[in-house]
Amino acid sequence: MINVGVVGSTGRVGSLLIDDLQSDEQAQLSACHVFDELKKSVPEGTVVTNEMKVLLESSDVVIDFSAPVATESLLTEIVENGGNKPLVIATTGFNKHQQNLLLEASKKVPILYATNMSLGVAVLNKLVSLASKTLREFDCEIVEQHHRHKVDSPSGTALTLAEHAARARDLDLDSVRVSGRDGVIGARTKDEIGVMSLRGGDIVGRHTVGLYNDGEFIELHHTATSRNTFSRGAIKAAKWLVNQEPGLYSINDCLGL
Ligand SMILES: NC(=O)C1=CN([C@@H]2O[C@H](COP(=O)(O)OP(=O)(O)OC[C@H]3O[C@@H](n4cnc5c(N)ncnc54)[C@H](OP(=O)(O)O)[C@@H]3O)[C@@H](O)[C@H]2O)C=CC1
Ligand SMILES: O=C(O)C1=N[C@H](C(=O)O)C[C@H](O)C1
Repeated sequence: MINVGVVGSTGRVGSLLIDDLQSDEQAQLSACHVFDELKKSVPEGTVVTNEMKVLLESSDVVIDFSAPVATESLLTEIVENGGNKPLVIATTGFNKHQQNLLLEASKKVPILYATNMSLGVAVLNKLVSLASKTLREFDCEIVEQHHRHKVDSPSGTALTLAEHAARARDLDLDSVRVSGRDGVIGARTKDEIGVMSLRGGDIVGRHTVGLYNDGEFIELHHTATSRNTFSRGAIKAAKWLVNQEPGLYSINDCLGL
């Protein structure tokens, strides 16, 4: 059995992850990191802690669906204090410092970082690379829709999709991304990639990548209808990651895409 530690265990996804682990045949919950308190029953013997060090020591692999500051303290435990367990990181909204910390930590332990744990989005990333390159003259615009509670914008998934679209055109995303239009801003520039956010209700997650030209357009949509798609994707990633060498991996590495 693979012992899994969870960061973000009180959260929308973390809580489902704990349930999914209870019915898994190869992985089980060993430890939960809590910021405050865990208002959920967990199997007897599960370590419940507010210390990342203890969480790491109690697990074969850690899955993180939390918040950037929480992930930062998990990564710091690896980089500065000798923590040594594989990490599946699903949290989004990192700043530059946190991104660098992720890279540093991946020199010491295997880390799979994916802004979206679904198979569908992994395939969508591939389709976007192909479409963006092949349809080089088309305007590329991305729209993401999420529930009213989501705190980061644009979504991590939308940014990853935009990275794929930009890279396929040899563009630097930071130079061409537009994430808001208001007022008399002038006509659209040729290379810009719009990445726009909509928030409302209980939308689990919907991403649309559009490629628009005169006379035709195509739109590629992915809709997550259940958060279990993410929690189960992360468990699959964790089972794969425990057998890998230190390094930074993507969900595509795990899925063989
Ligand atoms: N890669 C993927 O496939 C997916 C990624 N996500 C990402 O996962 C993250 C979590 O999403 P979601 O479950 O909806 O969010 P929630 O807000 O429901 O949960 C966040 C969790 O993080 C914990 N947390 C917040 N701050 C801290 C802190 N300082 N220290 C320790 N724990 C903390 C919260 O604890 P408490 O309850 O005590 O505040 C809670 O358990 C987001 O970044 C989201 O974008 C979400 C879905 C899919
Ligand atoms: O916060 C969410 O809910 C989600 N976050 C991830 C993101 O930022 O892309 C993945 C998914 O779309 C749900």
